[in-house]
Amino acid sequence: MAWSLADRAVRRSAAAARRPAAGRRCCARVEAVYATHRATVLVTEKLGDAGLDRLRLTCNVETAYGLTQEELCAKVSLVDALIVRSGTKVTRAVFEASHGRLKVVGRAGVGVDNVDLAAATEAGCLVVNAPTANTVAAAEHGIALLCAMARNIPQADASMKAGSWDRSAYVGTSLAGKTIAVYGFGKVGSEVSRRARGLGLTVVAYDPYASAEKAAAQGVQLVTFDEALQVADFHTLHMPLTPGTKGLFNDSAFARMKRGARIINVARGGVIDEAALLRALESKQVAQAALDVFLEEPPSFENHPLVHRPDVICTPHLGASTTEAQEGVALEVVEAVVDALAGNLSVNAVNAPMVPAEILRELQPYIVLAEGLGRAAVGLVSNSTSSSSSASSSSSSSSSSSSSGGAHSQGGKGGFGDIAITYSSPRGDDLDTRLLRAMVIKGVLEETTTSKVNLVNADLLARNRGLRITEVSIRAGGDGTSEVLTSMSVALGTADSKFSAAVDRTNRIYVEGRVTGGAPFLTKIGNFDVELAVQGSVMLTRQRDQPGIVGGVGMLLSRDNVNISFMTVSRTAKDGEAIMAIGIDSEPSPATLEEITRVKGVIEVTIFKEVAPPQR
Ligand SMILES: NC(=O)c1ccc[n+]([C@@H]2O[C@H](COP(=O)([O-])OP(=O)(O)OC[C@H]3O[C@@H](n4cnc5c(N)ncnc54)[C@H](O)[C@@H]3O)[C@@H](O)[C@H]2O)c1
Ligand SMILES: O=C(O)[C@H](O)COP(=O)(O)O
Repeated sequence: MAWSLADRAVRRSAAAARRPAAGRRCCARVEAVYATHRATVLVTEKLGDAGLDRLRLTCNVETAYGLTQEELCAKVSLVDALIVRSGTKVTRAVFEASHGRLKVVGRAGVGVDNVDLAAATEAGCLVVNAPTANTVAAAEHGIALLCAMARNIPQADASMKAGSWDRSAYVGTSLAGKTIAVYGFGKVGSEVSRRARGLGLTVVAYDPYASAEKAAAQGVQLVTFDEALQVADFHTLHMPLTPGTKGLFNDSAFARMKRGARIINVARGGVIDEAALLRALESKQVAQAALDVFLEEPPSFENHPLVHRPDVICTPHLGASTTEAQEGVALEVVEAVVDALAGNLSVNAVNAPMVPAEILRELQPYIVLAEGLGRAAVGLVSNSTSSSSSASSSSSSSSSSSSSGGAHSQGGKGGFGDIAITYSSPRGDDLDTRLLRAMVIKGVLEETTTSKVNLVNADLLARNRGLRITEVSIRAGGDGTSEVLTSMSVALGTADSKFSAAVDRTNRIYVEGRVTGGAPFLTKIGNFDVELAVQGSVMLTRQRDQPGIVGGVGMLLSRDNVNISFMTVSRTAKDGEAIMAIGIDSEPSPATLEEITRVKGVIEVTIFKEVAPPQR
């Protein structure tokens, strides 16, 4: 049965947390039964010795590097677990070829882009990773590239090896007294910032989802995307590759940088539009680039336009490649794999179900609602790639938000540090909120970070990001047994929103929802009542409550071939303001969005993408 192993792991770890000491001894006996079967683990990429030694204590270990897909598929039905780095593609074909024997895939590193998570889940295979042990190595590599690029070290070294002693060709640029912009103030970004300050650089960071307090504690100021582009001499990228960050560094971003800026990428290749970088280097708008990651890895060496340029220095995805980091990730992933093979859920489980299947069935709509509210709230945070526009003629805004004007929102400074969750339930204080809270955290974090949230690690991950979670349970009417929640709300403290109507009177991004007829709905955004199924993409407009707007907006969407699945309008008071929610099957073009802001009466518009979590 799908999920059998993972389900067992969740049940056991939840049970272990509740069990008194005597009970835990009983659990140890159960695990001993598991241990009588010595699992076989296939390691397909070089793993630190400490990890391999630890693995050999309890498992049969086979190492086989550089396997083709066919070779991997041939071996996988003979193993219980597989350990990989980013070089092994664990595709659906691999899971199918395992015929159900493969129980765990361990990724010795952060990114799981090379593992087909949906196929793993369908095959009942747990995926675990090692999210923390290579952070410092990646940060050090970023700093190494910064210094090497500024002082032309690789070029000078190559020239000496070719027999020349050319001192004038490699005059560098100083770091001290300059400004560096860190994009993505997460685990790696904050370590880079710490080190950059030590080098005498002023550090600013752009991260709409980071805690401003956490940044300030490190002497780093959070700024808008535009400010970061404009003030910095060096730009260093540390955000995950998401639909929101894909191609973020494009022609427009490079054009807004200081002439002669320098850029470093140790995050993921797709964050930079490589063709745009080439144009920026050719025009000398960007003086130099240092790249550890590429759109395609390995890149095609024959004709890759960036790799051969003297103003670009490259490393083959070496961010995590230090002896210490590899020992660290090896131990981190092996602990998680061994734990998973013993039936336990580790904090590093990537695709673990948040709850066992039978409980999931009962709570399904409520947990979809909780995750959906988290995703909705974070989806309303202003970021540089927000599809949102404000009408320049806008005069009446009831909100105090700092939503940016113009067709291309530049994003706010970000910096939310508080998540306030309110549950209205017939169970009042007796409502066990752990699962719902974890689902909200999942909704907030998984869209924007490399973190994979499970029931065991949710609170820890939130704490590590500097998020304060407050919960209030209000007793609502009902018999206290059947209905779990009457309604629930999530508020993000002090975040800038891309849609000013989403900000409530206390300056928080506010969303509220409830389950009706077994389906989760968003019922309030900011101070406006809405009725939105928690699924699909929605275009939101705020407008004056006057005739002609529905027709005008609908006509522009139809001209752009955007199919409308539903439309609702809600207003605060007659002749006041209203919010219109339009279900859309595809996204309108930026030009259409811009035109919509010019429809008489429209104040602002935004796209609210895929609120619903993917199907589990
Ligand atoms: N080159 C390597 O070998 C190597 C090693 C480790 C990590 N990485 C990569 O480095 C990146 C950072 O890893 P991490 O562990 O610090 O992740 P993290 O999740 O701890 O931090 C990512 C940060 O990016 C921020 N972010 C998300 N969307 C953003 C946006 N649109 N604009 C600005 N900031 C945004 C998030 O809020 C978060 O603070 C990831 O892409 C990861 O895959 C590469
Ligand atoms: O995702 C990661 O952890 C890094 O990109 C490192 O990948 P690697 O383990 O293949 O070096």
